[in-house]
Amino acid sequence: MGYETARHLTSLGMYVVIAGNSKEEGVGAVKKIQEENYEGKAEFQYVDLASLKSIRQFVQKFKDRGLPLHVLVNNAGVMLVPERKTEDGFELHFGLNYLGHFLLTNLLLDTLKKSGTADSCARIVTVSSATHYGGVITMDDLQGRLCYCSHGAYSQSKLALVLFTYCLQQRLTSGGFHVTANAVDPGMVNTDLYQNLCSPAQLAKRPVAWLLFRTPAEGASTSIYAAASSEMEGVGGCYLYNGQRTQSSDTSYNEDLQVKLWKQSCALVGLKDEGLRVD
Ligand SMILES: NC(=O)c1ccc[n+]([C@@H]2O[C@H](COP(=O)([O-])OP(=O)(O)OC[C@H]3O[C@@H](n4cnc5c(N)ncnc54)[C@H](O)[C@@H]3O)[C@@H](O)[C@H]2O)c1
Repeated sequence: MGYETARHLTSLGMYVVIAGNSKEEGVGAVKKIQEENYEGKAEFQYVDLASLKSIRQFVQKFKDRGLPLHVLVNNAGVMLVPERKTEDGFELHFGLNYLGHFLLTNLLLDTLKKSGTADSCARIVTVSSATHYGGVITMDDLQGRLCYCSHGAYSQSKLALVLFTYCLQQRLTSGGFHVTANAVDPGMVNTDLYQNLCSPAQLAKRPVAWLLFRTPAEGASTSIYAAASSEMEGVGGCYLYNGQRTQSSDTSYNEDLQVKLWKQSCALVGLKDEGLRVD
């Protein structure tokens, strides 16, 4: 879906930085996009979202170029990975899917704030999932140390992204910044995300996916809508599914939990909670 999102945004004339941890895939994606001769351009930059150091290096390199940033799409993700840790010692789903994007977004916020205007807000689009409806945030065991289950870890990371999006929008609004934050649910999409299903489930999935799952281009359409449509100008704090504002889980609206998770996330990634200073 990341490729389809980048391709579409380039076709709309944007300059797209594809950031990922596979140079081969990233450079291949850029090559395919350039062959289309779109109005916009694409380039690849390395970032490993499972490494706080790599995220900081990526952001520093980006900022050194003095480029504006009008759209940030938090799309990367892994699913159903057997228990594993990031290099910083976080459970992989929580560390990569959630904390990686939490840090990336916070480090890029000042650039987004400078790039948005009253007529054209900068936009943060975060890819969540319907699995967030079953997600549980266990504040005193965010890393699943007491009881690890890959389904639970994935759905927790996707719920955390929705809580983060709402908290972020609330802060952006109260600070008067021209930046919006929305979460999107792409539906069931036939992608490599399912590579960690066990073999019988892989076999069962194939015909079902072929018949019922969306294509990556269809799946990317809600991210693209949030990132570029005129209807979404100035609109934030939404959970979008099928291109429409949809109710997310009851837990995701718990403001007390949003704030607790935000503070705990700052502590885990080594950020002072000052990302939204008015300066
Ligand atoms: N496929 C679905 O049915 C579905 C449903 C709901 C939500 N999603 C979400 O959509 C998003 C895109 O997933 P997809 O379905 O296209 O799967 P995918 O496996 O094709 O894409 C995942 C992307 O994440 C990148 N990535 C993985 N680890 C990374 C790391 N350490 N650093 C940087 N990048 C990394 C990969 O390079 C890849 O481009 C994910 O956030 C996923 O959770 C997918």
